[in-house]
Amino acid sequence: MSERQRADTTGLGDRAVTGGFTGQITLDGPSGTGKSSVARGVAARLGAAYLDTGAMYRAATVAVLDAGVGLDDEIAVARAVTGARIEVGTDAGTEVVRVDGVDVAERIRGAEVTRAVSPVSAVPAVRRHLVAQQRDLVAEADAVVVEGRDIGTVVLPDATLKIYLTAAPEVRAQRRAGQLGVTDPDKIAALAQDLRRRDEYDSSRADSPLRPAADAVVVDSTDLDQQGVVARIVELAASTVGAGERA
Ligand SMILES: Nc1ncnc2c1ncn2[C@@H]1O[C@H](COP(=O)(O)OP(=O)(O)O)[C@@H](O)[C@H]1O
Ligand SMILES: Nc1ccn([C@H]2C[C@H](O)[C@@H](COP(=O)(O)OP(=O)(O)O)O2)c(=O)n1
Repeated sequence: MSERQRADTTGLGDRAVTGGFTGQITLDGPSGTGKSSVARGVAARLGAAYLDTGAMYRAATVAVLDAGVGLDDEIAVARAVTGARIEVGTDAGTEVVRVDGVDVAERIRGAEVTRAVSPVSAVPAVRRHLVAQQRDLVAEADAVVVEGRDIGTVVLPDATLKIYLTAAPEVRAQRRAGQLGVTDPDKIAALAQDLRRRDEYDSSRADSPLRPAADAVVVDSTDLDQQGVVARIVELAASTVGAGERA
């Protein structure tokens, strides 16, 4: 079985599809800000497709780990990724992540992949390969929400609406701990350190570093709950409907 219904973490259930939006919404930001859960919630509300580009970099990392190549050997890393068949679904309610036909939806969230994903995603040839695939997937949808690190800056620079999601680092670590069921304060401190290390790596790499696009709306979710963030983005999306015709 390589498809599973996602747990409904959007808090919206089957609630209203707000029709009328067509176009692309990009959602970038550091780890633990709520990108995945918020992007799925927005996609559900708008009846839009959803693409988790982080899942693609994580699936690529599985291919690299299974090829047994060193993470510092950029050529071998790129060869492992371009030689693998990476499939990621675009339905907000169903999670599909496969490498060469094998379901890796659970494995990509594990510590081994999380540790290795930043160096793999810093390799330019890996990025070129996955960005081309992301653009092809997005081109199939009339309305789509795409989340990652470089979506508004590199992948879809002409997107209809760009959001950059932030939250205080300690809040992000608490959220990640809650998600993983971690309560031990030492383990929460280790998670916080892990987030910091990955943010630094992702923000300082030469190719497509994590940063807000010049025309992104910055949404700070530190004091907003998940439904509040979804509502804010749906409101912003609604304000774009018909804007093209009015301009
Ligand atoms: N605004 C929010 N307030 C509280 N918890 C949130 C909020 N947004 C997301 N979460 C929770 O935080 C955790 C991490 O969210 P996730 O969407 O995986 O973040 P990211 O994709 O940015 O790493 C999840 O358990 C999610 O339900
Ligand atoms: N568009 C993207 C998406 C993710 N990445 C990289 C950088 C991230 O540390 C990893 C994993 O991304 P993911 O969104 O799954 O990470 P979190 O859920 O926020 O922890 O992939 C990227 O370089 N570009």
